[in-house]
Amino acid sequence: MTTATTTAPAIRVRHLWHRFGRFDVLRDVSFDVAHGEIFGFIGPNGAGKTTTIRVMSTLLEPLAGRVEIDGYDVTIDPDAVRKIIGYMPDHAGVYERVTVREYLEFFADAYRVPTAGTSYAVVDAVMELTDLTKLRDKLVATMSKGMKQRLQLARTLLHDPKVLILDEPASDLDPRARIEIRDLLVELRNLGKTIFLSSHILTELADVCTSVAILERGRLVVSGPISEIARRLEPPPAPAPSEGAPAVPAPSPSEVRGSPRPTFNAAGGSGWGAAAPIPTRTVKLRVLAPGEAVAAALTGMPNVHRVAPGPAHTVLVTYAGDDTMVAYIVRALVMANIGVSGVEPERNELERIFLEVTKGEVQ
Ligand SMILES: Nc1ncnc2c1ncn2[C@@H]1O[C@H](COP(=O)(O)OP(=O)(O)OP(=O)(O)O)[C@@H](O)[C@H]1O
Repeated sequence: MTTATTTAPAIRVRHLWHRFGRFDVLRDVSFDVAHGEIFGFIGPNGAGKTTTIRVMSTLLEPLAGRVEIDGYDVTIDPDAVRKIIGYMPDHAGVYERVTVREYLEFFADAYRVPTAGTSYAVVDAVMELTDLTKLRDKLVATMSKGMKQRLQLARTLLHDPKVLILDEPASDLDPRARIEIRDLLVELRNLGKTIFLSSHILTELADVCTSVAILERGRLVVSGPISEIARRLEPPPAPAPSEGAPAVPAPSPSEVRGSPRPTFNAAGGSGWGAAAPIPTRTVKLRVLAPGEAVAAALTGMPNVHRVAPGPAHTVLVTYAGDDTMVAYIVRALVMANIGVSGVEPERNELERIFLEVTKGEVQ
């Protein structure tokens, strides 16, 4: 019997190993999930996400290592863990020949949730929360995939778990159903739940997760708050252009990263083809002028490496530096009488992190 302490993280994974046959599918995986997080567990197919989740959910004994949920060890105290987790497996089936309400009442009984006789107030509350009240008398078999997924999520909430462990909750869903599930997860987080969810689709997580762990071939590549990881991967700050003089001599060829992408023919842009010593980022600008004008305005600005056409009438500016550099770029454009109506990273933070820390290996 383990004792949960209030200081324990919601989930603690330490030196987790697992092997199927002679194949190591988890190799020394360690990370923490703080209370109240929406935590994304990301990795390509076969990386070991489901295996980790099955250990967390007390369904699989690890070969070595330790997993605790709210301080309870999953191997030593599985019953305590089961009371505090709500686990939704990937591709789980639902009973089809019952109504939504009957389905939830069945699981409320199975979980021994107090139901106040036959009133099943808890089922009403969960249907309300998951927006299933209108569908209460609908036959499960006739529901859409998104609604069935929502029903499964409702099922995991019946015993009011503190920690939700959801394996690919948005896979196979259309964009609308995905957005609806995502909104529901945010609502659940606001109710104080910790949510751990896995995915191999980055974009379905980027908006909701506060922290992530990235797994590749059974090994943890990186974990922690997205903002902190992004900061760690940040290129060194670029020297700021001097006040009032945003356009200064062009970067030397050795400062410039080559690109197969077409670039605007900017004066001073010769030599755009050598390798860069400092990491670069790209910002997507929506501007009220032709791309050539942007290229001309930014020509010679230190650490601006490339100006190229972007999607949907945007301009992609590649630079070395942090957000301060973006501010300098925008200022240079405004000073050249070019209106800037939008500024966004070419990739969102999570995509950038993922591409930077993974090698694209699968097992
Ligand atoms: N019961 C099992 N017996 C043998 N090998 C298994 C078993 N379960 C999983 N594996 C293998 O372990 C590796 C990790 O599988 P796992 O399902 O944990 O990955 P995953 O990251 O969840 O992938 P996906 O995104 O495809 O679900 C894979 O190579 C898989 O084939």
